[in-house]
Amino acid sequence: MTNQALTPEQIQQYNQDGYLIVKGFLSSEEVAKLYQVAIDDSAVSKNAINVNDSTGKRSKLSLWYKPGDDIYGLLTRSQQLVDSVDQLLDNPSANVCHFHSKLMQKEPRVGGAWEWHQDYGYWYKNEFLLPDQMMSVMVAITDANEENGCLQVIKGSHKMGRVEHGFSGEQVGASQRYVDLALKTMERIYVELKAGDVLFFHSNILHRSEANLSDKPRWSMISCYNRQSNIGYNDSASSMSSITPIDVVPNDALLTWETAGLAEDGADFLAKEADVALK
Ligand SMILES: O=C(O)CCC(=O)C(=O)O
Ligand SMILES: [Fe+2]
Repeated sequence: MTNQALTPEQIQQYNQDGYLIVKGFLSSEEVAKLYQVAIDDSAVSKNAINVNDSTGKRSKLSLWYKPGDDIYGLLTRSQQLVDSVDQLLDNPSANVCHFHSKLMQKEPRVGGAWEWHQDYGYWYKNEFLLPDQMMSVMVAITDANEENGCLQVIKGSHKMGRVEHGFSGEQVGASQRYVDLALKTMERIYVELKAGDVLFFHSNILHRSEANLSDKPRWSMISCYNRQSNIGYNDSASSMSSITPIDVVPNDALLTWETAGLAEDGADFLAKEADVALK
């Protein structure tokens, strides 16, 4: 893991564009361990939820609220990741908390598309009031590129504020009218990442991804962070992890600590039926 604070230029870039890519955030050894666990850990596959896109292509995701002592929990709780998030979220006087994390598995030729949306389009339904205090962090576990359905963002669209969302097939999507209008003046970026790169993105940035039509998987972990000062009044997660300060661990924990499996009783996995806004 890198061991550096974000620079003022990086912070400014995040505020301006609504996203920031940090290349080589994780070492290849760290990535290899994450990949292996995603394949081996039965809690991940047992708790996987299938989400269909509008054409019936299926994405697999596992979502949990409480970051534990498994390798994904240690990554989410690592000093480097939490400090970076702390530098980017509004209201530095409040602690950084973990809302939820998900492992996104887009299998070759199977993994489906995600409609244009803002993550805050969902989280607003959980009655969080302050979008500048929420963000998502995508960690590439495999390379992600245009061929295997990498994330696309509309640069600067976080400045539009929240856009209306409605159901589109099984997914919740942003108003097409507002997406079309945004694309008249704002640039669509294909966020191509190498395994180990990290993307920080604002809760109000419009993003989507295409189905994976290639013969390579596209796997990533997305961790979503919140400030303790931003209460989700309708946050259904029993653990209230979204307003519980993160128990931060040293960066080397990922490689040096004895890790548990993604504990099924501890991690508080999402069952699809349980959630207000799908996630
Ligand atoms: O992994 C992707 O392609 C997008 C997923 C996403 O945006 C989400 O789950 O909120
Ligand atoms: Fe999203």
